Amino acid sequence: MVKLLRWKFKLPSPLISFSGGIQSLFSPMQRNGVRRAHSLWCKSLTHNLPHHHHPCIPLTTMSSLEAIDKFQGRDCSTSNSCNDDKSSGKESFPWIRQSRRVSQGQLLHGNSAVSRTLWEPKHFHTFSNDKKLLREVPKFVKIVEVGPRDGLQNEKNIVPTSVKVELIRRLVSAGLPVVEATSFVSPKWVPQLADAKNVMDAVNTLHGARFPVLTPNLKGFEAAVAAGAKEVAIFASASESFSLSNINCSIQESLLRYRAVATAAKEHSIPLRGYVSCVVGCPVEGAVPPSKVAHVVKELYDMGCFEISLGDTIGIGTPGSVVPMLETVMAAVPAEKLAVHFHDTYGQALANILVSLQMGINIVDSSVAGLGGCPYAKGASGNVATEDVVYMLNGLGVQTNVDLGKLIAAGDFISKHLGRPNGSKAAVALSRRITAEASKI
Ligand SMILES: CC(C)(COP(=O)([O-])OP(=O)([O-])OC[C@H]1O[C@@H](n2cnc3c(N)ncnc32)[C@H](O)[C@@H]1OP(=O)([O-])[O-])[C@@H](O)C(=O)NCCC(=O)NCCSC(=O)C[C@@](C)(O)CC(=O)[O-]
Repeated sequence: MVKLLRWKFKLPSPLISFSGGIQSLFSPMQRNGVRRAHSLWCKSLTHNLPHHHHPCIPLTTMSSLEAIDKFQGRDCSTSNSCNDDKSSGKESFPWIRQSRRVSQGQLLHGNSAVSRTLWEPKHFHTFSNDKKLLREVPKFVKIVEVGPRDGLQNEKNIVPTSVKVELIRRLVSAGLPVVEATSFVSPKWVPQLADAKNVMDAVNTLHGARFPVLTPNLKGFEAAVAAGAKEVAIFASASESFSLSNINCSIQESLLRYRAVATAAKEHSIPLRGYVSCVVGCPVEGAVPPSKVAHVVKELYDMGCFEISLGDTIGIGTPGSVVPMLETVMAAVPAEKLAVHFHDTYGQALANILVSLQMGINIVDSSVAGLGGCPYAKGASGNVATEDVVYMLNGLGVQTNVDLGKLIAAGDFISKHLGRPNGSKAAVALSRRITAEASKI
């Protein structure tokens, strides 16, 4: 049954509408962002549907494309006829960033000053944060790089340990403060990460970043600690079906397991991160009600997770569904404890990140070169590319301390190894521009 669920897609169930009432719980700054984002959301829905008629859609007879259109609030008769300051003090434990030398040339293709000028924020027309529309965007965003774990767990071919370690080394040297290194999960379920211990042996010699690892149960936690992990993450789901297909147990059972991990983590003084997947949609159940997401997030928060990452596992969300989800979750857990984790299956990730930042989130998960996809969410594409996130944040004048040139080089390194083009649009465009500029010299 579980195996069947794992690969079988059903169609989305009703989109749950959320409105009003909780805005009084936000700070004035968040309130403005929430109000504006909420009214944008309402507008985007009412553009196609009466607001009171968020669809309770009978789905069983729809094609998946039609279902997605319904899910997004569009109504198409046929599937092909639509035209339609980071403040580290806020965390419950301190993490120390070592100062890093900004790279001096030799960033891409060994090119020098020409290339360097192209991606530095000062060379773009940047919005300043005093512009009304972008007032709520934070001054600093912490990027959590998940490429070596979320990115590589779904690769067809096993990536050699040495390549994984070199990727992690490059990501650290690009200035990423957190690089999720691997998972201590069953190698029968995720053979791509069976070398977790060896990865950690090498990673433990690197400095300048934190290297959390995923642990699905006490067995994984113990193995992670024995391998020298200094931070772990647990991963629950807001969707019952996805929980079953991903970790082979119900949400409730998973919370029991995670309570045991949380207790052990506390005993070892190991910081515990939490994930909730399927925060807007599930590959099996369709739309996931924000209240279910908020419930699981609150459970993880109460267990002692210092940060909880909200995963749009199949990348189906738009600002129209992300905003009401965030409103509900932020009524249960403070915004500064939340991270967003968007897959880019429908090209919505940057829009979703922007609206999340405007609502007070300042932690973003992403994956170099847009690597990734969950083995138990068939069809889900990679995470939003870290290069694209950094490019957008540079354009917004938001600080990340990430060197985009070195990051692109890291993305090119792993893409070359995997034998496919870099999945980041910014990386591809900047590399082209650099080549063109260089050829004029
Ligand atoms: C959770 C389990 C372990 C349950 O797996 P299970 O088969 O139900 O576990 P079990 O307790 O019945 O044990 C079965 C076998 O697994 C072993 N085992 C048991 N635990 C471990 C462990 N920690 N490490 C290594 N081995 C383990 C255990 O010892 C036993 O070995 P056997 O006796 O058959 O030789 C399994 O389902 C599993 O490993 N799942 C991993 C799923 C996974 O990694 N999915 C991808 C994560 S991505 C995600 O969740 C989304 C996220 C976070 O990225 C956010 C987003 O994108 O939205």
